[in-house]
This record gives sequence, C-alpha cells and structure tokens, in this order.
Amino acid sequence: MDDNLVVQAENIKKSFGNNTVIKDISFNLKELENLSIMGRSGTGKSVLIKSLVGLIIPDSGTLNVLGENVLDMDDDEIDEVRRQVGYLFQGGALYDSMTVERNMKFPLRRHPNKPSESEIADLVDETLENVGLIESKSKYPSELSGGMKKRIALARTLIMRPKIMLYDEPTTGLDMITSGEISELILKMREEYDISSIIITHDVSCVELTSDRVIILAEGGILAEGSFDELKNHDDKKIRAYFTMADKKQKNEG
Ligand SMILES: Nc1ncnc2c1ncn2[C@@H]1O[C@H](COP(=O)(O)OP(=O)(O)OP(=O)(O)O)[C@@H](O)[C@H]1O
Repeated sequence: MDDNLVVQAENIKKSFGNNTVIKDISFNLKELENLSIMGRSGTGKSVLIKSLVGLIIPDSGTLNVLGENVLDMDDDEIDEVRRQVGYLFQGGALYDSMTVERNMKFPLRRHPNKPSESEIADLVDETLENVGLIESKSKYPSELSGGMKKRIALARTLIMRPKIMLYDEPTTGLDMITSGEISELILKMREEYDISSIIITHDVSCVELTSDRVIILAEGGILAEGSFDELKNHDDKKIRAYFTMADKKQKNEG
C-alpha cells in the first residue's frame, strides 16, 4: 500500500439479496485529505464507509485501512481498527441519561489502555474546549441544540484520537449557519489532530468548505471524481446538477 494512503479500496462489490448496491467501486483516501462522498439516497454511501470499519462486509474486493487488510481480520483486530477510525453517525447518538461530561468519559473508560481518571478529566476538558463547548459540561443532551449535540458527538469521537474520521451527513437537520460552523469544525479538527476524513454529505456548502476531493456515487459505481470546482463546473450537466439542485434545496430550507 502507498505510504500516503490511509484507505485503499479496490473493486468493492456488495449486494443485499437481489439488491446490488455497490457494483464495483475503487477509491482511496490520502493522509490528511478531506474526501467528500456525494450521491442520491440509497446509492450505498453509508454501506461503503461502514465496510471500512467492518460493520458491513463486502462480497468481494480488497480494503486496506491504515495499512491493514480489514477483510481478513478477526474481531480483536477489527476492534483495534475501530479505535483508530472515528465514526460520526447520522443521529450523533449521545446517551440521554448522562451529562455531557459522562458521555465524553464513557468511551475512554472502556478503552483497553484506559487512562487514569485525572488524565480522562483533562482529555474531556481539552476536547470540549476544542469544540467550543466546555461550558456545557454538566448539561444533559436534552438541554442542547442540534448543533451542540453534533459538536459533543464529534468531541466524544475525537477524544479517542482517531487517525481517520468518517462523517455520515454531519450537517443534516441543521440550519445553514450551524451547518457552516460544523464544517469549520471539521477543518479545524484536521489541523488540531492530523485527521484524514471521509465526509458523506448532500450539503454543497459543506463540500465546498471542507473537501480537497469529491466522489459522486451513482448506479453502484463512481459517476465522477474531482475537486469541488471541477465537478461543480463539469461539462456534463448531470454532474453539475448534484451541486445546483442541492443548492436550491438548501436555500428553500434555509
Ligand atoms: N444491513 C443492510 N441490509 C440490507 N440492505 C441494506 C443494509 N444496509 C443498507 N442496505 C441497502 O443498501 C442501499 C444503500 O444504503 P445506504 O444507507 O448506503 O445509502 P446512502 O447512499 O447512504 O443513502 P442516504 O443518503 O439516504 O443516507 C439501500 O437500498 C439500503 O436499503
């Protein structure tokens, strides 16, 4: 595997019964790169990133993550990959019955190389400072806005110091200003923690702000790949449409 590639996926295929979701996809992620994956609903974006952490097993292909072949791993080895690959799920999923502080401490306390309680407390404070929410430490999720919950969910993932972050629709359901703040945070976290990221999103502004490279999925394969500007101004109007249609949708929602 190329030294600079943290993910290398070759000829991935995946069907669920008769439903062939991924016909043949190859892609890679470079160190410190932010890669956006766009595509209509149901094109297999989530399936693709779930396969990076062993939540879905492709039918065929090769899949290297951080230099290791994840399709040939036992449960312990996959757990080790999951510790290095943070996954921000669509729902964000905080524990409602726990304060922000306890939500943050929870994954660290379960870590096999568990830090001491005072180290955990320092890590929680430092990470909450970084996402701008230290003052919400004693609050419960129900007391937080959608944008704040996303930040806390992100902080809880970052506290594990992942090398790769997988963001599944990080700005969905947020207003345009809050979405912009989350996109800024994705950029800031790359600087702060040297993270390479894959961002699944329909949010054109998020793609524009965060991404070095964009892949558009359609019909089980890669329809287009390039920089934001290349794809937004592509000769093929079918490709341009991914940017203009979503723009209009956002304006209507905003
Ligand atoms: N565990 C599963 N079992 C069966 N089918 C599944 C499973 N996971 C995903 N699928 C199917 O795979 C297809 C792609 O789903 P996926 O969630 O990857 O879409 P997506 O591109 O992320 O869509 P969205 O933008 O709506 O989140 C869908 O038809 C879905 O029903």
